[in-house]
Amino acid sequence: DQAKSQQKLANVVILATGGTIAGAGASAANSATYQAAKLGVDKLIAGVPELADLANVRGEQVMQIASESISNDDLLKLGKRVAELADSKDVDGIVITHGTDTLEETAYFLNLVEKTDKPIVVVGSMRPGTAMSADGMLNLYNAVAVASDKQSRGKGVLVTLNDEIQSGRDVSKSVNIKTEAFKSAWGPMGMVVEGKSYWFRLPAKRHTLNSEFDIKQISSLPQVDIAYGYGNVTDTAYKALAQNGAKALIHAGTGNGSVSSRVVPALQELRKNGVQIIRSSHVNQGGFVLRNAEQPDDKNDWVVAHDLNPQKARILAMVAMTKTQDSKELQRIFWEY
Ligand SMILES: NC(=O)CC[C@H](N)C(=O)O
Repeated sequence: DQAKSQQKLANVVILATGGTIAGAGASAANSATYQAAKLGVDKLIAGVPELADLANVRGEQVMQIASESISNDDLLKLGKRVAELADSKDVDGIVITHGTDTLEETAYFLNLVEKTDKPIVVVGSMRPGTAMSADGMLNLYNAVAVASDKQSRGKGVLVTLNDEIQSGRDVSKSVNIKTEAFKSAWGPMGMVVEGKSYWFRLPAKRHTLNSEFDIKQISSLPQVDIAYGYGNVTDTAYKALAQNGAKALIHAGTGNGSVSSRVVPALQELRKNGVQIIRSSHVNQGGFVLRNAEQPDDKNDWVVAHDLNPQKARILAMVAMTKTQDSKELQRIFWEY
């Protein structure tokens, strides 16, 4: 009987990468002071016995780090393992446990390069499992619920925190400390309550099966860096990053992605020397940068990131530049993804 009911359940693989969801503090009062990436995936799974009611779950430790230290090579390693599992007939869904600091980058990366309609759910937590009101257990339970649900197929890479199902493209860590940290300018796609998903929206942008990018064809990612706009800014950081080998620079601009008059000449010069210049906005609740507004992008041959925040713009630029060095193609890609 047990064997029969196990057969009916979906097979979900949990790929663990570290973060606070695998963190541990000295006392239950330590909600913010703790070490990330301490617990192994087997302990995470053992900590939520109710996962067995949702799916046949098994775990793999892909890495064990705090997510601010994730490298491009780590992204490729994780992406390639996800693709292998997605190709496997006995895998129905994949959950990735991840630190929250760069969770939005990894989720967007996978959303662009994984050629599958199987659910891929990235999950983290804001408090370590040792803290009072730890959120990791429920977030993981919700992630496995979403990953084992056939309704989650074909919706792009998903993120589950705070009872919400968010699009991996849109969601961003918008607040720290608080458990309602992950928000999207365009709203969540759904809710997950007591192990059941409730859907309200679909993503409009290209992703996964409908993407022109494929992790299996990517062996390295180009260097793309970010420099920040603010009052009294100089062009030092932009020039230094380019000198250090950046193939594209993301301008984390003020407001509409505006660029200080003290930085414009350096960016025009860098573009002439082959560096792609991509204007985004660092406003907190979701930027919206349009071509030729604030700056003459046609004349400068620059690209705009539209609604992508600087860190997501970096991900898309890296992926796009594995295929093209043409600024018009790059701009097309920034509109479509
Ligand atoms: N809440 C978290 O997961 C943050 C912990 C750590 N800085 C990380 O991103 O891995």
